[in-house]
Amino acid sequence: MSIIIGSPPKSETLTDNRLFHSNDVMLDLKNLKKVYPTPKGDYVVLEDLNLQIRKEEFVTIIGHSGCGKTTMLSMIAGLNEISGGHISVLGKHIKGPGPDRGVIFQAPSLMPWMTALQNVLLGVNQVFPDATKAQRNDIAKYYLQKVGLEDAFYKRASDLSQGMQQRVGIARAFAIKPKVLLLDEPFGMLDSLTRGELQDILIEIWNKEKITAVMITHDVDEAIFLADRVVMMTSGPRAKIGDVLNVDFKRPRTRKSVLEHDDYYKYRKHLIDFLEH
Ligand SMILES: Nc1ncnc2c1ncn2[C@@H]1O[C@H](COP(=O)(O)OP(=O)(O)OP(=O)(O)O)[C@@H](O)[C@H]1O
Repeated sequence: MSIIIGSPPKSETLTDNRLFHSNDVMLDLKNLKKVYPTPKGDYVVLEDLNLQIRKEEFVTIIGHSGCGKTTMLSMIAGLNEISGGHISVLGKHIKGPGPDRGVIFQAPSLMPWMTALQNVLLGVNQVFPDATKAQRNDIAKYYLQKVGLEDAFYKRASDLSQGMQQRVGIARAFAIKPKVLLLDEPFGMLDSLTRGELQDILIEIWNKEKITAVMITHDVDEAIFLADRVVMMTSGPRAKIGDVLNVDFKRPRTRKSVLEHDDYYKYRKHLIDFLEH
């Protein structure tokens, strides 16, 4: 049973992390299981993992290295086979990847010889085949502008800094207008200044687009700053959801307002205590 601090969710509490009314739920992970075959036999990474995520919610995921965070996220993305249980988006079981789910990885893996604009257009062209070329260009440029790359539309990806490449990755993910955005440690390789800037950009676009976001991070402060809820995974094998923290800070948030909030250190301690035990 998960322990929840902060105010409880408004809807009724069901058992086992199944907290919300079905109309509110965007993502539903039910009795999720993942087994990797290994030379030494089957390795059960995740078992009986239950989690519901609401529409327009921002959830961060923390847990020890190797517990299965990326495994879970890649299963939601449809890039990793499900061994047991199911995942549904708006009540429909997923069967593979789809444009309803956008992914941002730690390294944006752009086509290095293509421009920033061409990289974003790759996804846009696939998802909006019926739009005119001008409309598709407008969508790609709009999101590049949103991430502060209005002067870099025609720069080759290989000529962009790591931070700028990740901005393209963010623009690319939002430009396909997904229902769910999945982020796997997207700022893990960036310096703290760039990290802070991109967190602000991410939250601004997320807030405007009203989509659901699920983000893995190793950074407790980032987890609190961005999230409506921080989901803590137990250590593997057979990892599951160990605990959930509701972050009751008003939005829009600033780093200063979050740091000065009376509950901030209580939240932080709660997460660190979970990770240390
Ligand atoms: N394809 C695979 N075959 C076998 N084992 C795998 C495979 N992919 C991952 N694993 C193992 O499954 C476990 C979970 O890996 P995963 O990458 O999901 O963890 P993680 O929590 O995201 O780790 P980190 O925080 O270090 O990124 C690890 O023990 C890993 O070695």
